Amino acid sequence: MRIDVVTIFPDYLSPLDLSLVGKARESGVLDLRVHDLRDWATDRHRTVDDTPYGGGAGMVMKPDVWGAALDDVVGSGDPARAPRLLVPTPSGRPFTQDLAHELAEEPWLVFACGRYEGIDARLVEDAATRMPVTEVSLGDYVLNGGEVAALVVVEAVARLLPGVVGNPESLVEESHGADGLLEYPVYTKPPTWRGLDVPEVLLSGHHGNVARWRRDQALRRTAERRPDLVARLDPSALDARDREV
Ligand SMILES: O=C(OCc1ccccc1)c1cn[nH]c1
Repeated sequence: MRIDVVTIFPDYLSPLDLSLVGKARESGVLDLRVHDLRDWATDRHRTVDDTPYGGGAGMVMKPDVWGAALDDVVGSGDPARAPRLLVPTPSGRPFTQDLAHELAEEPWLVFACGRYEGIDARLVEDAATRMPVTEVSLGDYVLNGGEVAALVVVEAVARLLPGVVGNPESLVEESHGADGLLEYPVYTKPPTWRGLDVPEVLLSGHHGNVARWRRDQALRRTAERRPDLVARLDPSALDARDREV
């Protein structure tokens, strides 16, 4: 997979040189390129923003600078080879594990990281004539720019790529995994720590009981912390025992 990120703060993306994503880049599984939007600014001050039409506080990012940058990054415009453009914004489509899996299937992603009050709306309108565009929201809060959101999406997607995570098994039993439940609590040595014991069942070696305990914990946690997820559970996925939890 190729990923391009266009931003006025390229250094914000340097954490992607580390760890799993860093290894994926070395191994060639991930081809990540970061571009400084100011390289496409035309004036001496390398201006990328201007005052908003209609008034209001803050500044808006210029469509012409962004357009020139995306034209260069995306290139010819052959629809068969067009990337999916991702624009992090509070007003976007909620980013979920399902969307992460959807994006992990794409051969090429391009992130447009907005700052200030955002990017002139015509950039997305124009780009959508040549490539699929998804405005994506990480949640109902406001960041100063899209870079941190891009880091989150890149990490969530890269870890799903074959060969990135050592043990693909570890991708299955996680929160918001296939069963739509939150993850159960995990423990490791020592068996007692500061007077706190690991639940007996986990030391029993009885795999059936362990699996049952874990499912009960996941159900209980989900009911306590995320009633919204319980509402969306597929009833047929719950057995009679589950309903007692
Ligand atoms: O703040 C965010 O993106 C940066 C951004 C982009 C455009 C205008 C303001 C801020 C964000 C919040 N949830 N998901 C994304």
